[in-house]
This record gives sequence, C-alpha cells and structure tokens, in this order.
Amino acid sequence: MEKKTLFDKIWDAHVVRSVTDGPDVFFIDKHFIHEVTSPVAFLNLEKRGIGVLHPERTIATPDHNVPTVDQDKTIKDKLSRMQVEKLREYCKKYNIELHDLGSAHHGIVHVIGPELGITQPGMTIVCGDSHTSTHGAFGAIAFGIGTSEVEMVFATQCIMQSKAKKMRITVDGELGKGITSKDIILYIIAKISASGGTGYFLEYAGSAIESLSMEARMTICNMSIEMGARGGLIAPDETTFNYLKGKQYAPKGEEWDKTVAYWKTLKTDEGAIFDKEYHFDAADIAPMITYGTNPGMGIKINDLIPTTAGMEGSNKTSFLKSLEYMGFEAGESILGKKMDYVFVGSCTNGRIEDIRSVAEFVKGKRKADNITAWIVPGSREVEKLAHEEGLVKILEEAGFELRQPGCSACLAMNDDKIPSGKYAVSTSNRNFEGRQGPGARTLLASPLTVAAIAVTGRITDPREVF
Ligand SMILES: CC(C)[C@H](C(=O)O)[C@@H](O)C(=O)O
Ligand code: SF4
Repeated sequence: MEKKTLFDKIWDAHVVRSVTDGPDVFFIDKHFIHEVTSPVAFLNLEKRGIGVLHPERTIATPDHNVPTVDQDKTIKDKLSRMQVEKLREYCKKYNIELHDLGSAHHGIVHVIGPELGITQPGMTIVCGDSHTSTHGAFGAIAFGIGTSEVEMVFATQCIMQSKAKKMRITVDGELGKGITSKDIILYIIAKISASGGTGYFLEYAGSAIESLSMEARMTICNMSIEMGARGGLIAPDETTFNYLKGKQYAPKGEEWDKTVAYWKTLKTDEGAIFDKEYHFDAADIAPMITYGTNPGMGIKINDLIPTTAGMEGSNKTSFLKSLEYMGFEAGESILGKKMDYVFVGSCTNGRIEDIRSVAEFVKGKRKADNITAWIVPGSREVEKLAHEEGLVKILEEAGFELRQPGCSACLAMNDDKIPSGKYAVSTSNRNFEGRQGPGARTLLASPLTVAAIAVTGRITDPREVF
C-alpha cells in the first residue's frame, strides 16, 4: 500500500476535484476571518450578488486594528473603526459567529480558534492571514490565503490549490534548562534561512517536538511561514486530545471516542517519502535572539553577530543595511546591549503558558528603569486566567503594564507602536524594518528571554540570571 505522510492523508481527504496539470479544488472545513482581509472580500461578493455558502464554518474576530485600552469605548482611529464596524455588519448580515471586542472569547484569531476547540486534527483551515499556520499544531492543514481566495471560500467553501512539496523537520533529544519552543523555531529558521521552506508544507517531528505542550507546538507552527513555508503541522497525540477534551466545540460523549479513534490514524506512515528532510539535535539549541531584520537572522544569545566573511554582492549589502538599521556591528556580542521596550504577546507567544513563564521569572523582581514592559494577552480567556492565577498581580508589581487582547505591537496597525530608533525585545514573529512602528528596532526572543531582559534592562542570557 502507498505510504502517505500526514499532509497527504489530510490533503487527499479534502480534494473535491483533481484537475490534470492544474490546482485541485480543495474543501475547507473552517474559515477564520478578521477585520483586515475580509471586508473587501465581502464587498466583492456582494457586487457579484453572491452570499456566504457556509456561515456555520466561518468564525470572526477583530484583532489587528483594535486598541488595547478602553475596548468598551468607540475606536478612535477612523480607519480601524470602519474596518471593525464593517466586520460586525457583514457578520450580522450573513449570520457568522463573531467574537466581538469585550465578549468572553474575543482575541487574536489564532489564539481563540484552538481555545474554543474549533481547531481540530485532520481539518483544513484557512484565514486571510499568514499565521494561520499556527493551527497546524493540532495536525491540521492550515494556511493563509489572499483576499480573492477569502471571497472564493465565502462563495464555495473551496479554493483552488496546488499541492506543496513536503518537508520533515525532526528535532530529537532533550531541551536544556531555559530553552523553549520559541528557541527551537528561531534556531531552525536561523539554520535553514527565512526562505528555506519556500514551496514546502512542513511536518515537525521527533522526541523534542513530541514533548511539547500544545501551546509550545503552536509557537513552532506559527513561525513556519517565517521560513517561507506554506504551513507546518505536527501529528496529533495524547497531548492534543487532552487539550481538546471538554473544549466548547470539541466533540462530546460517544462522538468524542469515535473522533479520537479517527484522529489516531493521523500520522505519517513509516517509510513515507518527503521531498526534503532536516534533522536537528535539541541539545544544540540555546536561547535564541535575532539581531537583524528578518526572522532568519538569529543567533544563540551568547554567540557573536556574524561577520561578512563569505558574503558577497547583494547578500552582503542587505546584511550590512540590516545591521545599520538595528544599530549593531558585525562580529560583536549582542549580550549587554541596552533595550527600551519588552513586548509579551501576539499569536506566537501571547497564550497563558507564555504569561505564566514571564510571571514566574519576574516574581518578586522589578523591571529595569530603562524598560517599558507591555503584556498583551492573546485573548480574553488568557486575560481571565492571568487574573485568576494571580499572574497579573505579579506582573504589575514588577512594573509591567497589562493591556487588553489584540495583535497590539506585533505589527502596530493600532495605537501600540514602538517609537522610532527604540529597541523592543518581542515575543512576536516578525522583525522587519518598521514592523513595530516606523523606525522601531525589533529583536525576537522567547518569553523567558524577554523576561530576563525586562529585569536587567539589557540583553541577557536567561540561564545566567538568578
Ligand atoms: C494583516 C495580516 C494580513 C498579516 C498576515 O497575513 O500575517 C498580519 O497578521 C501579520 O502578521 O503580518
Ligand atoms: S499577532 Fe501578529 S502575527 Fe499574529 S495575526 Fe496578529 S499581527 Fe499577525
């Protein structure tokens, strides 16, 4: 019998029609929407006189443009307000479930989907947002789509897709103390580069991956897109089933047992062939930090920033331009550099475990005077838990400012911007020029590393502090 990868199995189960030498017609189980990419799609749909075929498979939340203070008041920024209002209007008109600002499950789309148990193994999930790859942590084929595809999904619940090539990234062994899943993914991207996954759909495997919680797995799959991949997934296992059990939209009773039996079949067959394979040893991974302006420009925190040795032409030019933007020198140590902001949040690391790890680290300590520290929960549910578990109190006592859920300073499409020239160490996923505000300088790291830097005010190896 043909050996199949997990990706093949889910893919094949969703092909509605195969076209010779053309893309497949591909069925979509769940469609997440937010206020940035869906209003135009709705508008185009209306112009063509078409409605939404499966509103019950569509879930909406406003996250990118929303302010993270005073969410009960009218949004001040006109464009943001209009986008959120449009989303509301269309959801009402087409009977789409909306987790609006202030409601119990409002939050970043990639945080609330899993939290509600909407994201499940074996599904196909799309959203007009590149970090839809996050949902792959549950063993789903999840990827970002463009506005015209959002329109297609509204109208038909299908899209045209060509099958990506398959890559497996295996990480075996045990992670050292102070090393988290964010370090694993920053390490992988640094190894294979920000374009190393282009054209592929990834599967993460190996004992180091299997040992991770669902939240940690989501951090990894989230950043698949930062190496150019279409998406990334992890085979579901007991950790996945335990996470989903009892969640609002998870199957219940007999249906649960039947579904879990199916979910257990969702793994790559022994001997299945990938187009490309990488193997990494968890013991080689250290706390990682980026020094440049793409997520592949990462180093072990106690390594030196690379030199231009061996670089030529445009590679060398863009490397130097990137360092100039960041205000760093080739070949120097990054340790000890003074920082200005820390940002804990986003769909990469804005979940409860992330907040717990920061709170645990800063408990009884204070942030350094030169640091402005923001904690932005990924959802209302995360915010609620953080209060209930006493984490907010610990963080506020340490000088952190708690904000309300949203994308916030991950991309600064709202009021949360890092001022020009300032350094922000961020738990998010992108460090492009201006990503966190015009002229802002972003360094990506794990919540634990960010916590250590908040306390010392400088780039610090979390393993060295306390
Ligand atoms: C605004 C949105 C379309 C975008 C994305 O696709 O990822 C954003 O979420 C991001 O992280 O840059
Ligand atoms: S938190 Fe950041 S990465 Fe995630 S969806 Fe929002 S803007 Fe995109």
